[in-house]
Amino acid sequence: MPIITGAKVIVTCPGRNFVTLKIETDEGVYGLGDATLNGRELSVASYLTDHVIPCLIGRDAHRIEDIWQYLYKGAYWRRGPVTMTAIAAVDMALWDIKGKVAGLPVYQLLGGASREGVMVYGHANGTTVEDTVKVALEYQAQGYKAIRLQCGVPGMASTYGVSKDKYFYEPADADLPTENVWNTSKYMRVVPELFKAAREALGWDVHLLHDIHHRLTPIEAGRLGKDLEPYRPFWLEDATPAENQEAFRLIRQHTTAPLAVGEIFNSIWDAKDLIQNQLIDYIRATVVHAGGITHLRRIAALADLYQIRTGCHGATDLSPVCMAAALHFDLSVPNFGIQEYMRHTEETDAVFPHAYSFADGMMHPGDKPGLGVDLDEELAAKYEYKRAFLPVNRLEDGTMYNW
Ligand SMILES: O=C(O)[C@@H](O)[C@@H](O)[C@H](O)[C@H](O)CO
Ligand SMILES: [Mg+2]
Repeated sequence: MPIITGAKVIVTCPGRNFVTLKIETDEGVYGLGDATLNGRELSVASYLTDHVIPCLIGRDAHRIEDIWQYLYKGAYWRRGPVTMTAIAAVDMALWDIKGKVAGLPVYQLLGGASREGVMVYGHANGTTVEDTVKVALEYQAQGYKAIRLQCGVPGMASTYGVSKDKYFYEPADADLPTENVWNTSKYMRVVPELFKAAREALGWDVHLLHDIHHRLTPIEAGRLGKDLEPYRPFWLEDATPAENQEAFRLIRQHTTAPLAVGEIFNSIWDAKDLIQNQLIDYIRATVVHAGGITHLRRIAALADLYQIRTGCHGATDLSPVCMAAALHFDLSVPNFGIQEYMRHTEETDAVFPHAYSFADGMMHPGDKPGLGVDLDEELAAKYEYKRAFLPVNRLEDGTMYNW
């Protein structure tokens, strides 16, 4: 059995910050885990270095479940994004080691492939409806079967999800938080126009998604859902903040538009009531922020009882290590829905060489043993950490609002 002999945290910034845990064993096999928490990266780096790694040395790397329980119950201060991201990184690295020792890709250890490939969605965004539809047509031409639509709001200087350079949307854009301004009624007027124009241009054989990004009240979300029903959205994401899981019942009472939530969830407890009351259709929790592959399988198993499918978060601030782990999970999980795929930059891909691939709207993790992703430490060392914050959001009268 491979004994953990050491572990280290590698922080690198090839255009944006990534935190990676590398666990080494006495058999010379090592594993990688993504530990990136956008805008709070160093808190997870410290949690791992100062509070987790000392407890790992000398343990049997094959004991993934026992180590998971040790780090979860042993923390005493359970749950939360920092703790669960740190646990996720350890979990991913241990699955990577187990696969490498077994000579199998991780999805084979999770029960094997349940499908030929993983359907992904890309991000089409633009300042106007026309710009956004034009980019969506480019994604359709590249073979994407699912496309997320985000456009600017007339009269608003900026809004979530619309980037200057179209393809590489990076929200952590400044040394201190950028201040965005928001107007719900202007937003609620433009989104139905966007979906109408997109359906006219792209037709009905492509899934169209939208991320509300926590900005509506439940009744506003119900109204927007109703307005979009004629255009058959694949899902409306983060319709309203989900601390109050019950709030989604109000949305459900007004619209059949499918609901997705959970990219900021970090444990099954964040989603339990949403799932058991069938208040959502897709759970967006990710490998890197929800306790790793081990815990995400538990969330997916509960969701499966209620015909809720997975729709894992996959933005550029989740590293290629997380992407690789997510694809192994996606290929195997029975109630798979869709996987978000925001391409990383070439700089990032060079630091994290990987076996996963994209073709015709689908992805596959590859068949290399373990997760099939590596980290070029020499290259990573060239990219110093650079503090970057996510934006904040205010209403036009200055009231702090959800971002
Ligand atoms: O659905 C999404 O991809 C977004 O919600 C993300 O871009 C999110 O804003 C970032 O991951 C936050 O770091
Ligand atoms: Mg989102």
